[in-house]
Amino acid sequence: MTMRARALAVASRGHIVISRAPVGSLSIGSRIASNNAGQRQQHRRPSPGAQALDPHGARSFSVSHAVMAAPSAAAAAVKQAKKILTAEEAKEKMSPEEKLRLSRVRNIGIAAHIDSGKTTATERVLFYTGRIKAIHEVRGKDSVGAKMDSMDLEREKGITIQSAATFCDWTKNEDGEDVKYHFNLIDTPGHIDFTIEVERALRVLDGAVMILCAVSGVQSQTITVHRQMKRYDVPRISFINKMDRMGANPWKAVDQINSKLKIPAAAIQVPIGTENEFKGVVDLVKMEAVYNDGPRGIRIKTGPIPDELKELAEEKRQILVEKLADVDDEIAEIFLDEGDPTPEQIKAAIRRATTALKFTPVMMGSALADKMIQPMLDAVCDYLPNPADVTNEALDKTKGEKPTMLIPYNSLPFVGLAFKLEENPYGQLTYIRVYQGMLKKGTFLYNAKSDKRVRIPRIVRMHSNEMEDVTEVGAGEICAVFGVDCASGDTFTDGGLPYTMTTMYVPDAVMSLSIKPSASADADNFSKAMNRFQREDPTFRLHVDDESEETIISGMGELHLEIYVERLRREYKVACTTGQPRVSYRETITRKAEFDFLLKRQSGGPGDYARVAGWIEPSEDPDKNSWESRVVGGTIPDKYISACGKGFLEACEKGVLLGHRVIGAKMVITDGATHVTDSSDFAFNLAAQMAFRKTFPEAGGTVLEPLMKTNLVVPSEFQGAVLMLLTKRNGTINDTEVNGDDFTVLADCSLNSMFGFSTHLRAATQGKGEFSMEFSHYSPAPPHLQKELIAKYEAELEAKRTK
Ligand SMILES: Nc1nc2c(ncn2[C@@H]2O[C@H](COP(=O)(O)OP(=O)(O)OP(=O)(O)O)[C@@H](O)[C@H]2O)c(=O)[nH]1
Repeated sequence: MTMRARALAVASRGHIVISRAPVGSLSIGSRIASNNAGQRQQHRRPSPGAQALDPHGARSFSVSHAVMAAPSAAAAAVKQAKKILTAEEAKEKMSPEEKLRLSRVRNIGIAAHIDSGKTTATERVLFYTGRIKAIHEVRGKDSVGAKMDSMDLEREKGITIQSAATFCDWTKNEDGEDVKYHFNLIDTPGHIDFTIEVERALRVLDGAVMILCAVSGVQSQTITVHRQMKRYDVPRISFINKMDRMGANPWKAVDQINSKLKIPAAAIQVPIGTENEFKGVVDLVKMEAVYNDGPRGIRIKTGPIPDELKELAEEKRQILVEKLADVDDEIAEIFLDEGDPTPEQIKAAIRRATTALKFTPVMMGSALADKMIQPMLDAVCDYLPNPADVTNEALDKTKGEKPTMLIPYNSLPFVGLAFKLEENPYGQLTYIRVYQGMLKKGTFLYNAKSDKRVRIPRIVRMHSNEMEDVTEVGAGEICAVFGVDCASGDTFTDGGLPYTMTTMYVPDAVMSLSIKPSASADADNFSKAMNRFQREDPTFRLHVDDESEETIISGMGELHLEIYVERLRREYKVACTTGQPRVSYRETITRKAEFDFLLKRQSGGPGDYARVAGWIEPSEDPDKNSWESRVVGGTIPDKYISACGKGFLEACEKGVLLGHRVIGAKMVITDGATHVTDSSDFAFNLAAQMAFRKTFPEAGGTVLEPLMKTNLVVPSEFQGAVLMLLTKRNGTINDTEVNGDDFTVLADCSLNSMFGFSTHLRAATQGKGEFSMEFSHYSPAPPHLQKELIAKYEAELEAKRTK
């Protein structure tokens, strides 16, 4: 469609022009509320001290509803009677100071593919905002390491393992005036093994900077963080880093954001030179050249657009405006009138479209060469939402978990989410995002999950591994507290609100390892460490195998588990003996099989008697197990039916073939029988377990193995070698690409075939190849592997029996 046709199409939606007038008076936040919530038009928030709101009392924020669906008189009366405030009214009640405070706060994260330069960019942010006095590089020659990589392990390995929070103030010039913004910033790891860190950061942040490499463009982890940003509705600006690198091509990256991530994106800058000639950018909003000047590029200098770039800048500005017209009605109308939007209109449209998750503006620079970080900070202020712009909801426990809007208003009752736990020398540190109300030192809060009241003895603002004590923190901010016993994901309220917040998505573990302290004297420290790691990291799991009695840890990959073993050694002085890393297989059934099972045991006293009949079959959701009762005539009394279901689910925890978890199975119970004295919950639970285990082979029991989305980047000359490596591992190659001197392959490989891959890749590419893996899905393991695994498992069981 041509631009004009598109503009006409927008105009033909007719009433938009009419509807915008009244909506113009709404804050961007209200618009976002409507956009974010999609069809959830009834946003409500609790009035101070009051419980939940009447559904009829809330005002709709959707653009068309603001005009057409004025609240009925009856609804207005209900609202009056209950003194209910709508979200908008609550915002109206905010004092001008509070509104101003929030408009100057940005809670942002930096997320990207591994090694894109997140930590390097954050280091510049801290330097330019005056938080640190000198810049230290990741893996730099001075051996100091970047501020945000504060763990020794991070500095040694040059990777980020834990997300690190900091805060800083950025002073921005607005119409000749200096305006100070407060940033709460989280630098997240890029490696997929630490993905939970990205997940929990995005859960609580209002906006993000997505960094891309100018040479590699959109990479596998960029796609992962994109999915995560979508999951939590996080608006983003994009920053193409490494413009100084050979083969840098920002236009390809912009195209890939559009085509691979499917978010409308356009550059808002044009580079002045590339690779080692990269000097600065042309700002397409203001149409001026921007350069860094002074030591470490500390100053920003503007000037006229170089002659040779004038045409390109015009062309790219046109593309920017066209993209905006596709997602923003105001710019579309200007097009309809064949007008040229002003810089202010473009800027406002970028903000509207970005915060409404319809667009991402793309900037470019080089963190390592100290170029164009300051314009990125200005863009954070200009285009990313402040806490009042974002819709956050809690679930009202007294109303069937009905979503209830939270407002970052200091005088509302407190609601906050503990999103991350961390142990440090002073005790357990809990990171909290304050969604509503104020957090004050010495006050009591209520943990909505454990139902416990806790005192807040100490509040700090974190600056990587350093902290600053504060006495209170306002709504919409992020801070950390000491001395609070809770788990990651717990909701805190002031006790008056029956709210809980949804927690984050926790991916399944794909790899496990048996582990034990080498010296038995270390057992105490070992279990202390294990408790802590589990509390801090929901993707790190531990269980004791009841047959082998081994402690098994499981997690997101080899590196994830390796890091914990290393942390045990360094932080707890516990050396450990570990087994071979093992794949977390799954077991499933592939067809329906019937059962009629009688448990009848007599051992002196009262016996066990239970008969269960029915069938097992693959469940609708291949990741979940379910059960159903179709028992008629009370052949199994109600009180024993749930024991059957429980028994089935317990049996699924340990499959028949390998002892791994069963997924995708369903049990339907149709009939049974009881005995007057010998039937019990226990007997029916056991009977269902035994029936399932007995029927499993007949139902086509199969071993599933994790398939991993594997991304390899190697210098082009190793293309052949790397393809051979993948073929040997039966990898399915999905895509290949040449980016400058780099060759990229995307393949599906079974996790089992990838053990030791990094060593082989290193050898095949003279250490120049990189790869990352991410769990994709479970798929049936090849028959020979299934046979081998089952034989091994049976031999282990046999050995145990004869021991
Ligand atoms: N040429 C060039 N190299 C850069 C630039 N920014 C970062 N690097 C280098 O890229 C490597 C990775 O940088 P980091 O800042 O650790 O990247 P990261 O995204 O934080 O890494 P993870 O957190 O481990 O995913 C380091 O060697 C940096 O020096 C840049 O603008 N240009």
